[in-house]
Amino acid sequence: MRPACHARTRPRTGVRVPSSSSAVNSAVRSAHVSTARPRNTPETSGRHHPPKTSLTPPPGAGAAVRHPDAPAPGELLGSHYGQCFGCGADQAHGLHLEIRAGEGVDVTAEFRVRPVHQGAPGLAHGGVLSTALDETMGSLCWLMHTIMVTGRLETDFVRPVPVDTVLHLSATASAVQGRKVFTRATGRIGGPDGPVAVRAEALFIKVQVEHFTDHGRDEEIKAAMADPDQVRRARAFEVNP
Ligand SMILES: CCCCCCCCCCCC(=O)SCCNC(=O)CCNC(=O)[C@H](O)C(C)(C)COP(=O)(O)OP(=O)(O)OC[C@H]1O[C@@H](n2cnc3c(N)ncnc32)[C@H](O)[C@@H]1OP(=O)(O)O
Repeated sequence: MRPACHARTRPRTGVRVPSSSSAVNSAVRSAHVSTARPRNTPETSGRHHPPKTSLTPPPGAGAAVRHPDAPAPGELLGSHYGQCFGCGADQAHGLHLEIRAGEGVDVTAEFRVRPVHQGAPGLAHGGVLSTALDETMGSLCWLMHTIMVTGRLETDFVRPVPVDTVLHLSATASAVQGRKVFTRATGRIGGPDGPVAVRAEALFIKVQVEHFTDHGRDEEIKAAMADPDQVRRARAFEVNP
């Protein structure tokens, strides 16, 4: 993850990244979210979220809204970070997911299981399949123009997935409540309408760019500062007032 990185030394109320077309800095305004620091500190790491119901949108939740500047239906989203294990082209052992925008707040993707993804002999590792679902759901952020991270993810493994299988993934954002984005995804084999092999529900939490710049390792953050392509990708999440 290499978002707008020199924010590390700036106040948390604003993050600046270089313009993709000039050296002039431009403000990146993520969706309006709490500026509170993540509370997964040692003091609070024992906190308990309701396990099952937390993935079900509560009665007051609203519909997820497609951003007016979201990629057009069918458009390839591209990678948010070249080294991402899920979608990065530069990540040799990654999943190399190619994800396309849907018509609503939904996406589709394909993932070919390679030998490096095995768990049991000749079969995909379950954690890898969960990652494919996670990445596909995470990419819904492109459609909402919000930055979010996985808070909770639950996967059902319905059928084994052999090596060389193409997993046809689809994901949708079902509801939003405050910073919480409720999503679900399926992975089908044998074609986009084939039987479901894996499915998942997840709760994503909206964060600000500082989530990454504050917590990411310095060398990757610094590399992002020097990479105009990465800055351009981060700017794609800009939310205009
Ligand atoms: C630039 C390009 C980028 C592009 C980004 C694209 C990335 C895609 C990558 C794929 C996705 C990933 O793998 S992301 C990587 C894996 N995920 C992570 O590393 C996240 C690690 N966790 C954290 O940093 C933190 O726990 C957060 C940010 C998730 C939440 O901390 P926080 O900011 O302090 O918020 P907090 O107040 O605790 O929670 C806000 C609300 O969410 C609820 N909530 C929070 N966590 C949970 C949970 N696990 N289960 C149930 N509910 C939860 C709370 O009850 C609360 O509800 P209420 O009181 O409001 O009702």
